[in-house]
Amino acid sequence: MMKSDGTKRETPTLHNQAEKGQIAECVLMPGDPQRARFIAENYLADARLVSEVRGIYAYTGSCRGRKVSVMASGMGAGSMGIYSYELFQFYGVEKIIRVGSAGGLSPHLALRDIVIGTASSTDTGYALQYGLPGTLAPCGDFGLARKAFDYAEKKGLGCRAGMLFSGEAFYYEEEILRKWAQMGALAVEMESAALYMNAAKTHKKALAICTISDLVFSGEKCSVEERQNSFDDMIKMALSIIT
Ligand SMILES: O=P(O)(O)O[C@H]1O[C@H](CO)[C@@H](O)[C@H]1O
Ligand SMILES: O=c1cc[nH]c(=O)[nH]1
Repeated sequence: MMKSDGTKRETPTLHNQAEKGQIAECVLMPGDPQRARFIAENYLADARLVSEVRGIYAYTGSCRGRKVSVMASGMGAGSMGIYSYELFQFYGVEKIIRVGSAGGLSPHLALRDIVIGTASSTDTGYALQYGLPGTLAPCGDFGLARKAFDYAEKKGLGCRAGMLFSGEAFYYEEEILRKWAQMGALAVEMESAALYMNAAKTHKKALAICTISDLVFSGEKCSVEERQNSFDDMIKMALSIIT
């Protein structure tokens, strides 16, 4: 994109029509655009839609006097990769909290429990772009994770902190997910690894917190409507650690 004086500018981007100052330093990122709208309408004061390119809604408002944005990531590493990279690199965003849903792999989890992703293993090739001479370990920010865990303890929430498996696919053969469960993955989702890698690359902070929407090995699940419109404990937790 070119400014009127002919110099190059980075915002708006191909994927985000907001101007730089229209996005807050802290962003909540659900995968689902409808969840982004739900959060904006129910938790932010004076929320304004600042981008809707490709139906990926981004809103900016405030919470407890602090400017906060909420923007959907879409599904998968590629989609999260684009939006979070642009937020960190071009919009001056310092912290992104993924507020996602995930499938429970650990027998210690129940529906609607929250998992704080301190680490994120993946089968995606997202790290290949860095040409590293080894295997990168994508990690959530420790300070944010500690605040999130303290919040859960204070509120008495069902919550565990540990490894997520951030998959390329949604429909896995069960034996694959059993192997990840045996290696200690608490839950499966699809975006935390790309988010953590972009945070590492840009020296910013990120954390994925996920509500368990289904239990992979028993088949129990929350309804589509609940996945879209609820998960209030997780949203309050995310807002508490950035405001
Ligand atoms: O509910 P969200 O945040 O989209 O997260 C999970 O749900 C989607 C799959 O249904 C994937 O994006 C997965 O990571
Ligand atoms: O990626 C995901 C998200 C929720 N539930 C799953 O089983 N997988």
